Amino acid sequence: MRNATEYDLCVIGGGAAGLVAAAGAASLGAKVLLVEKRALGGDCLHVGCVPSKTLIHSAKVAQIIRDAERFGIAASTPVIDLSKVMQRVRRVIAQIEPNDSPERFAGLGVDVVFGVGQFTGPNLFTVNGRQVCAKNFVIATGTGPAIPPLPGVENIPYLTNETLFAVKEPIPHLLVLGGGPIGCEMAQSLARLGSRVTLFDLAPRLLPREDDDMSAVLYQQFKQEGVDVHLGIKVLKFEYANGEVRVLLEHPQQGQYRLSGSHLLIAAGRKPNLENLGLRLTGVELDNGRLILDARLRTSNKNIYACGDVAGPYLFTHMAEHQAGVVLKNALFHWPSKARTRNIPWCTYTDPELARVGLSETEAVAQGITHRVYRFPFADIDRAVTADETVGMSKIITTPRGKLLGACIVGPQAGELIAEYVLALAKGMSAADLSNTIHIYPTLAQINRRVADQSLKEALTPQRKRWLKWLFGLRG
Ligand SMILES: Cc1cc2nc3c(=O)[nH]c(=O)nc-3n(C[C@H](O)[C@H](O)[C@H](O)COP(=O)(O)OP(=O)(O)OC[C@H]3O[C@@H](n4cnc5c(N)ncnc54)[C@H](O)[C@@H]3O)c2cc1C
Ligand SMILES: NC(=O)c1ccc[n+]([C@@H]2O[C@H](COP(=O)([O-])OP(=O)(O)OC[C@H]3O[C@@H](n4cnc5c(N)ncnc54)[C@H](O)[C@@H]3O)[C@@H](O)[C@H]2O)c1
Repeated sequence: MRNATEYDLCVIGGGAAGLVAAAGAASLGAKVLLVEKRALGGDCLHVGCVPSKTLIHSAKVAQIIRDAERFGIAASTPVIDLSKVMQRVRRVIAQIEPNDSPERFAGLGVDVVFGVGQFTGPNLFTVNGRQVCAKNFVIATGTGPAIPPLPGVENIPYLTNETLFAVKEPIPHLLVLGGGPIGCEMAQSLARLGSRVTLFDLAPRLLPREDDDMSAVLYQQFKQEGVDVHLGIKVLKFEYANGEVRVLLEHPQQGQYRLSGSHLLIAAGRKPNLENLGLRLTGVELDNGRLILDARLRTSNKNIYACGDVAGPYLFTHMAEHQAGVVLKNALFHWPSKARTRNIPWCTYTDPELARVGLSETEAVAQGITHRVYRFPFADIDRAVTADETVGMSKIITTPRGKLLGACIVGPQAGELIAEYVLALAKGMSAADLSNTIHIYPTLAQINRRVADQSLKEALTPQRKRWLKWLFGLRG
């Protein structure tokens, strides 16, 4: 194409997925163009992981001040100015931002362009009036908050993750629609930062992707901290009057009732950012608004790939980075590489944290997989006792012969602790392997061994014990 700049790779979207794809390709010698609509860093840096985890930490500090008595220190009511907390959020973003700066990427050899572009042909993209031709394209445009089409929602003011961290005024009473990771993390944080919080979800439990017993630990903690949770409800109507958001709910047993609050946060899932990309000129096919991708993350146009949240199905920064690597192998080197769909780890950063990898108990039952389940409580881990963080447990799912199928931890630092199980699952290990590994005393990580020990203890049946006694002449 005449007048079109030629690239090996054109990456659309400069979030975690796009940045990894662009930097990786440039470092391998490719000529790369990165097109970004707003700011490099995407959701994770600006309105996702970084601000939410920063807010969570401030909230934890407030809670420790409130609860100090149990550590032998006089407790007090923390004086919280939400605008100052949000200032800290912005400071932390600014501190991390240089890693994702256009200058850094230019230094890596990536051409960075800010603007919203469109495909103008199967291998042509136009941005800021400039035509770009590339051997391969990567769609890495992420997702935005999905707003369910509930009656009245179009007439009320609401917050999403895109606006919450810019709030400057106090939030006296926050209503939260959605008990998924965003809803749970933000509900608990805002409650700890002094807001009254009411959360409602149509699902029967918080974090509906998790097992009932793990989710129940979180539910108890929310109740104890004063978060008002309404599960299994249907939203009938939203209204806004006198500066108040009102919502009419229906519960199968409790019938219809109203809740009201000063602010509403909608955290009801995500929708892929695919509008106005000109996809119809590319042969890229969609199913129900989502990209149809093969295992190599290729769309129905073999030169257009996708990675990150827009590709799904696991909407995490670490998955965006993994998928970007898969796309690079396929697009640049034609080295067949498939995106992983099994043993994906994640963590929801509530307090206690809830982390998971591999098969859950619910999935094992639903898939008819013969399995064993072992649990161990934090209350029996000395380090947890010393920190007075004994809420929660670890749970593993194994085959009847002890091979690990999945692990879930709800408790202090679950997101750090699960890493051992991530590796163990990746390497096809058994509970016995964990049990035979020396863990430092006193650490929270000892729970990883202690839960695995349960599987070995079970193997010691009364009959086997009798046999051992006979064999070695034991007298007990
Ligand atoms: C509140 C919240 C908390 C989260 N916490 C965690 C967490 O703790 N851990 C975790 O792993 N994940 C977390 N996530 C998820 C994580 O943020 C995403 O998985 C990650 O950002 C996905 O990266 P991405 O590059 O695919 O998409 P994005 O980060 O969304 O980046 C997409 C980029 O594309 C740009 N773009 C969109 N359309 C166009 C266009 N037409 N042209 C050019 N550019 C475009 C956008 O401006 C954006 O910069 C959280 C998400 C939210 C919302
Ligand atoms: N710690 C983390 O890794 C982290 C944190 C936040 C977000 N994320 C990522 O972002 C994604 C999006 O998070 P999310 O919490 O917005 O979405 P989600 O899809 O995980 O949860 C949305 C919740 O809203 C409820 N819901 C949806 N429509 C509803 C309606 N009409 N009425 C009542 N309830 C309704 C659902 O039942 C569900 O529980 C997550 O899936 C996750 O991948 C990750």
